[in-house]
Amino acid sequence: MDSLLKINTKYGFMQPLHGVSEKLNGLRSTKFHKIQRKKGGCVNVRSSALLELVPEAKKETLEVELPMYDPSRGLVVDLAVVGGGPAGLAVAQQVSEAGLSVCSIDPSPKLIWPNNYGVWVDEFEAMDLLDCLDTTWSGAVVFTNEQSTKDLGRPYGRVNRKQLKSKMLQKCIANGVKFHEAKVVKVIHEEFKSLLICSDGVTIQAAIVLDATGFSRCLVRYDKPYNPGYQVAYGILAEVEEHPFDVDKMVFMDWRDSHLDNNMVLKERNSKIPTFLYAMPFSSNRIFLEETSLVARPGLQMSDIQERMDARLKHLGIKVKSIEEDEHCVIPMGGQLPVLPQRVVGIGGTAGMVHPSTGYMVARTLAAAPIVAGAIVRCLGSDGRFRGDEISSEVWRDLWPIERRRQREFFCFGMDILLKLDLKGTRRLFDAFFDLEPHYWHGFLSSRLFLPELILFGLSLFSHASNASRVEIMAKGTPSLVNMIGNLVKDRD
Ligand SMILES: CC(C)=CCC/C(C)=C/C=C/C(C)=C/C=C/C(C)=C/C=C/C=C(C)/C=C/C=C(C)/C=C/C=C(\C)CCC=C(C)C
Repeated sequence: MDSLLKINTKYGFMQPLHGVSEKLNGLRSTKFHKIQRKKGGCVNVRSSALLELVPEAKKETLEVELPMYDPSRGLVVDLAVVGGGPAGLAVAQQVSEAGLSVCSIDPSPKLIWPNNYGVWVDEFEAMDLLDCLDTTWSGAVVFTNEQSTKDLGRPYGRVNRKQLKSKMLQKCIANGVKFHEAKVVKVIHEEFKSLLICSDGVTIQAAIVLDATGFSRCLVRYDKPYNPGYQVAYGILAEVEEHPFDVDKMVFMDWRDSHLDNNMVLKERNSKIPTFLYAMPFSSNRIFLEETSLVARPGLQMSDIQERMDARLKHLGIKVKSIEEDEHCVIPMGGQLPVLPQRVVGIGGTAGMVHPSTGYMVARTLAAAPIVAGAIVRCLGSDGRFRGDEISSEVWRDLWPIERRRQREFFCFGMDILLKLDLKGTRRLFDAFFDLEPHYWHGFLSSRLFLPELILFGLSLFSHASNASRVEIMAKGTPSLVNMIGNLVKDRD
């Protein structure tokens, strides 16, 4: 899940990442945290209110010397990558590895990414990135309700953002990538090159431009109304007196709601649009806790999520002693793909790559980086002189081939169903989902199933579902199913 429209207090409260400036359905919390500083940057515990423990905002940067782009030379680079998140750096690294010239443009290229990325270990193993996980759990657990717990025997890990970014930057530096510290404000296209006008007045010329700016959708164009669902989450990395979770397993989803028994207003709200707890226990007294709304339209208010989290932690007997960092996430899910093809190429959030049913993106994007890089190298590294729009057509075709577009259509269908389910319906769906053969649920979450298998997945889920769930899926899902079939028929290569 990278390049999130993530609002993180570490970087100044309510400062969206990657230049995102749009206001999202009034999602922004109006509540400002009280900050209590203590020597050494930690916080004092003065009251039991969770939000009073939020630490001071600090920006963490990497100690690295970046070779800077020299505008006075007026060179036309092969590739300009706008945005220095995982997706952008991965492509910069791979294109430069093939000997092409690359300029990476980002307003804060040394800043450590603020996002707490979680991934399935097998996804990172397949990309030879195991050294970029700082903690792994041998499995995960899902609480669908007070009585039912599912043990997922699939190892999970937390990404070491510092290590991942350092590793990518080091490789970029070794391959000769140049960096420019600015925002891109405008792009002008000519037949064989594009001109990027930056916020500091510098113009960078490039044969091809990659927009990796996340949800700011800085340069990539959309031509259809944008109506995504929103995943909204509030998370804290905290020192606690104790917590009730097994440190060998991460808590993937906790849908229990008994913590709201004494607050019928909250309980009622939660039964209509439910939130769950996602937790990574690092030790018996250090834990990452995130209250999450999987998807809603419009998205839940951050203050609502925080209130639910507060009630949950009290009920679980989790006394927070101090908070190392907190995060506010707002992730648009689903919605229309950008115009395909178009002159600027994209990757990550800007290119519609968030999983519409889960909100995950980091592993899928990192896995797509070689595809984007491969297409760029194929065109620019060959003898033939490709025009700019010919190159970008090739890249978009490889990034969103028909199978991937169909897969996404199915995931959007899944999201549409999730949007219509209340707490009871959500529990029933996940009861069936996690009872599926691992091949199906692993494949669904990791975008490894394509349409023929997704149909089998759907049928299998239907056969595992309770009668109530089947009736609900058919009653609430039929319009979305018809819509999906219509879109699949319309979108033929
Ligand atoms: C970034 C950060 C740090 C953070 C953020 C926040 C968070 C923590 C997040 C988290 C998240 C999560 C955990 C997520 C998860 C998700 C999931 C699991 C999901 C899943 C989903 C599923 C689904 C949607 C499913 C669906 C299904 C269906 C739709 C089916 C149907 C069936 C039928 C209708 C039958 C027949 C059909 C055919 C054949 C098509």
